[in-house]
Amino acid sequence: MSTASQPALAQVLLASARHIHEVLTGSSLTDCLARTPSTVRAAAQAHSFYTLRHLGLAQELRRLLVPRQPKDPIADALLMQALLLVDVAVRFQADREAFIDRPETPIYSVHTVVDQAVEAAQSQRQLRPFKNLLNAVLRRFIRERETLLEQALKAPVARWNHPTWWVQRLKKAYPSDWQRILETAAIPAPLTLRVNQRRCSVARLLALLEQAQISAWSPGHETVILEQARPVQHIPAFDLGWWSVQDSSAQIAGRLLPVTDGMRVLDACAAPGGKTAHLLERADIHLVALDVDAKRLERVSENIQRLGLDGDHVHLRAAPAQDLDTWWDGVPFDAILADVPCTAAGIVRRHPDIRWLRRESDIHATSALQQQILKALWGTLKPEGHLLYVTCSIFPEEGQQQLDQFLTEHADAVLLPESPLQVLSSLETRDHPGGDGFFYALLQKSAH
Ligand SMILES: C[S@@+](CC[C@H](N)C(=O)[O-])C[C@H]1O[C@@H](n2cnc3c(N)ncnc32)[C@H](O)[C@@H]1O
Repeated sequence: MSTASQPALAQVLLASARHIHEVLTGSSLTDCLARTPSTVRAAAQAHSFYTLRHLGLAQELRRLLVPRQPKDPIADALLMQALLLVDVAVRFQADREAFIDRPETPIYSVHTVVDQAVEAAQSQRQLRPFKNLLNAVLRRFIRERETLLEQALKAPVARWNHPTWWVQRLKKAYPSDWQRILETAAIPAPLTLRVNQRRCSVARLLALLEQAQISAWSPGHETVILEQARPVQHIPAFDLGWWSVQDSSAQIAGRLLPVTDGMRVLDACAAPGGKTAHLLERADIHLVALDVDAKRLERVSENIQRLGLDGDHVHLRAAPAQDLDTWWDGVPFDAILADVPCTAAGIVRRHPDIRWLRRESDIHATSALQQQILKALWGTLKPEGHLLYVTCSIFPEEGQQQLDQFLTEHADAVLLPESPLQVLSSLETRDHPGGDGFFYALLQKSAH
């Protein structure tokens, strides 16, 4: 039964099945959610996150149970999602305590899942022909669950819930860490904030959160981590610009690039402006914020306005960073942040759709673009100036290999020892911020 605030599970299953189908055909989950009616959006998001984190297992189970994939892709996605929910329901019955710290897991009774999945199929004309199949397959899964799981988990895609090519690449790049990396990817990331030090302090924000009965802690710097994620509008002082949402590893950028008052700084791939704002919070700089995507650049403008960081000292430009003729006035920069486009393989905890959206060939395409951007930007940097090269990837082609090639080709580039280089995604504890996977190289141009 649905209420004004709680839609019926059948509707949620349908909305989420559409998301899964759309992600598998190339749409980002963020875009799918923007098209989802607000009445089901939050619940469907939770289901889609869970399903995408376990999609490899769902695909393999469906393949074992129904070797001929259902012709309708929404029916297929509905079935895969229901298989995962039945599995959760059975595990929950057996061991409730195992789910105490897993508020993100959608838990229903087995009966409810089967009933509502069938109801979802019944509610749509094109899905009705699959109603009986859905019912029969789910019931067979309940009967043979253990054997089917054992069989399915032999496939790497099901065991690790990433495409097989992805698993193989990580094995090769990180022979002793690849399992931990993939295990971390399965655990939802917390909501992490960066305090806007121009408006607030960490202590003040923590006190405000405590008053609002929101559990949070700071692992240091300007970082505050919430025990439980929640919509930003439900966290105090968002409109006052006291804080921004930003992963702890992403917060390294604003601290690492040396910027001081009066410097001329370029943020070459700025949108939506998380790191732009951090730089502006740290010093009174003259900043050019560039991004190829004019629409995304509007988000930079909104963000810096909310944080009270806008003004004549910030210039937004929509242009491709590598085409200097289209945007550069010839005046060199003291510091450059090059947070270049990448596969985003390091942020799969926050964006479980990324692993299913990427193709192996994307690594080659993005690394070629990164190289072009980096080379072009180097020419706009003053002697003795700093350039911070950043990607949110863990594929070496976008990080260490890119850096090695750049250093080979640029005798005037020096890698500074404070560069963290490859940061792997890690879990947060009270004294460790954890965070996403990033690559950071801080370069300085020699004086002559
Ligand atoms: C990793 S995101 C940047 C995130 C941003 N620095 C932040 O912290 O919020 C990469 C950005 O590069 C932009 N981009 C892609 N190709 C570009 C190009 N050739 N020149 C400039 N920007 C580009 C994308 O539109 C995207 O906004």
